[in-house]
Amino acid sequence: MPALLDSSTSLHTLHVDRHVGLYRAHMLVYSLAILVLLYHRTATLLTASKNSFSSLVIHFSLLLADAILAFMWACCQALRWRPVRRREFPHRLPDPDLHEWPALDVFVCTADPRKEPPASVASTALSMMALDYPAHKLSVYVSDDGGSEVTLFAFMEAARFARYWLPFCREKGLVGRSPEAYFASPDPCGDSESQKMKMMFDAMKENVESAMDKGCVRNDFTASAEELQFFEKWKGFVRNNHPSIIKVLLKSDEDRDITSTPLPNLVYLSREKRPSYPHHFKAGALNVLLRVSGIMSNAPIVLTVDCDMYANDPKSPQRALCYFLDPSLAPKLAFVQFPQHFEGLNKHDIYGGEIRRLFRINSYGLDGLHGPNYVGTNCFHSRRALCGSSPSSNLTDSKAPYVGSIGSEPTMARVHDMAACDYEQGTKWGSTIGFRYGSLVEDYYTGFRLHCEGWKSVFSDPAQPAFLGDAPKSLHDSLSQCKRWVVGLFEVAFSRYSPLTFGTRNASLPMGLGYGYYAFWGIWCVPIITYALLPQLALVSQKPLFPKASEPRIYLCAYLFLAAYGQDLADFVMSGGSVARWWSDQRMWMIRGVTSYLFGTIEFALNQVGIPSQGFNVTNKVMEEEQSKRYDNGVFDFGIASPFFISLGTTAILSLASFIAGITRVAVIGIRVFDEMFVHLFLAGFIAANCLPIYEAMFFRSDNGKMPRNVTLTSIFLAGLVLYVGGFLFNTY
Ligand SMILES: O=c1ccn([C@@H]2O[C@H](COP(=O)(O)OP(=O)(O)O[C@H]3O[C@H](CO)[C@@H](O)[C@H](O)[C@H]3O)[C@@H](O)[C@H]2O)c(=O)[nH]1
Ligand SMILES: [Mn+2]
Repeated sequence: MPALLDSSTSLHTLHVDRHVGLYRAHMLVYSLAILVLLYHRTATLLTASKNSFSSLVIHFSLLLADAILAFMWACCQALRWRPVRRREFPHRLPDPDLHEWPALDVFVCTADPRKEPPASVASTALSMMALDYPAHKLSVYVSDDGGSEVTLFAFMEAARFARYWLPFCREKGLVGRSPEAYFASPDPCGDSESQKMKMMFDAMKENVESAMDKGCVRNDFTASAEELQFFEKWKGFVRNNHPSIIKVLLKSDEDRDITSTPLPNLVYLSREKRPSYPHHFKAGALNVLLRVSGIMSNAPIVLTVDCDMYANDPKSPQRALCYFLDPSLAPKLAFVQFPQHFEGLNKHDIYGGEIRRLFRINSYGLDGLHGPNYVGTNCFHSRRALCGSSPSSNLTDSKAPYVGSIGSEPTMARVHDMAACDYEQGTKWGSTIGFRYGSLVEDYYTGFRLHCEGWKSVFSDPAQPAFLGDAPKSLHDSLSQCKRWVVGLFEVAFSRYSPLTFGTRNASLPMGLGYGYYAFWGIWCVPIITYALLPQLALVSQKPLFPKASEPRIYLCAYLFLAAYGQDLADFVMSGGSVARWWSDQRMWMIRGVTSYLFGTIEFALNQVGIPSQGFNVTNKVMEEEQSKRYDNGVFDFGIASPFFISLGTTAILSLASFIAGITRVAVIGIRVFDEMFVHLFLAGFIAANCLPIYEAMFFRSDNGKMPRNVTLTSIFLAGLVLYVGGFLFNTY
């Protein structure tokens, strides 16, 4: 298709960020400033080490903290080297009636019916079935790692509801096609037809919810006799110990909606689980889906989505096709990633749930190198890339595997075999084929390995978010999620596939650094904790660690601090974020430093010495009403006695105490102290300002989301202890 290369007919364009010159100049200046700082730190350490052991400890900690900050800064520069933005022109695609579009298989994963309500999962699947794509080329597969009969029941209901819902979406031209999201939106269409649809959807939801309450599917539901018989399989069924269950719910060559238009295929699958076989969490589930769909529909393009990420633009597959149908790009293209956008975040996004840097800003940066990382959802993959071919292999030389009629007996026998838990033994699944095993962040790891094999990827970020999902709306959930990521990222960082070694060799230097920025995420805890403790202890003991306000060297400190924060703010705002959300984001960075990053690092270290942890703890997608009200009002939610909050409370109290002690001394002794301790006062004050919601939760709130009394008391006690020990340390400084 040479015509596609012509600029007026090209399917997509790419623009390099017009500020790259500025970024690179700043990179140079800032790196010099870092070198000067590290030189000073080293020189001080050398003289300090002669003074006393405590000086040695203190200055070594500071050097280590700054060296880690410098390392992370250096990795981050790869992401700023060449940020790009792309645009697609789906209207220029060849007509699907005249030109064959590749088929599309959609994978929806769910893992726990209590944390991921089956009716919502079904809603997500309905939004995928309603994608604007030829129905005979579209198949939706749902993997249920929760092994829940209620989830299957929800999908049976959804298959019935789809006959009405899909024509309704087409007729109304809906953009967001999840029924749950549509009927919850402030302005769903009010006409009688919409009301009828809503009633139908509510009835379906009620059926599913009451099945959920009962814990099983009984005769009093709408299911047919044949369907009910299917549920007999769940007798004596344990979640982590059961045979595979696969049911074809809709077949596109037989099933029609109420306007006689074909429906897409819909398949429910719960793979076999046995306690003695590792199941590799989500990566394992996706690999079963890859194999099973390879037999049933074998679409060359595979879309993976989390159960809470619904389609918010029915034309997103067309956008992906703009890349997959470009002959100059296609042979090496492994995936097209759309960002994770979240709905229902509160105004200032107090838990930084947007994760803008990770999901958007950095992706523009990686896209200018070999392509964005895979983030687990909203991603269109080339099946060829996942199935172990290499980018240099000929596009047509992959053998077409057996594809059977989707529900036929031989097909069903084959797919049951492929969903068995011993199927992968002795195969390359998880090592060089499919989604890769060995990390809790299977998405990051799989994308990274593909890039190392020479594959490329593309980031598409259209103005209308292609997918929308839920971010954790409780602080504890958000911190636990981040802790899981930290552990998973370390698993890659310290493996033989470390981005810094394997990545820089096999992908490229900047790609290796860019991936390294993520892999070593957890080590942020070292500088964050150092700066949350040492300057405060020094302030209380009146022993300055930093230059005086009147010394010229203060300019170096000021530049390093202000430029880093300023650039972070600029990136955030230029990518469309608000200043208030940036403030929340930087606060969450500090909060994670003393919680997720710290505990994730500890958990990883314990795993290394053979102490196992809980693995993939699925993020909760349901919330109590009172809790969500607090969230909507932007009020921090503590409420439970978690080690996270003790660590957080201790550092918050420490900064407040030292700030008060410092200010009091300035008031009593005078401006000389201010000059001498300026940096310390600033740091303690800055952290305390960030901690205002924590103090409020500790001392001024009485609702259920307040800091539990015993957490507050423990934090005060621990802060006291740290001050006491710090007193000794600085006494001999
Ligand atoms: O054993 C498991 C565990 C999880 N999941 C599914 O994986 C998805 C993501 O799980 P969630 O608990 O929502 O994790 P998050 O941390 O919110 O997810 C982010 O991080 C994960 C890696 O840690 C990626 O897989 C996700 O795509 C990415 O959105 C959900 O649909 C789950 O149902 C499974 O299918 N099997
Ligand atoms: Mn999630």
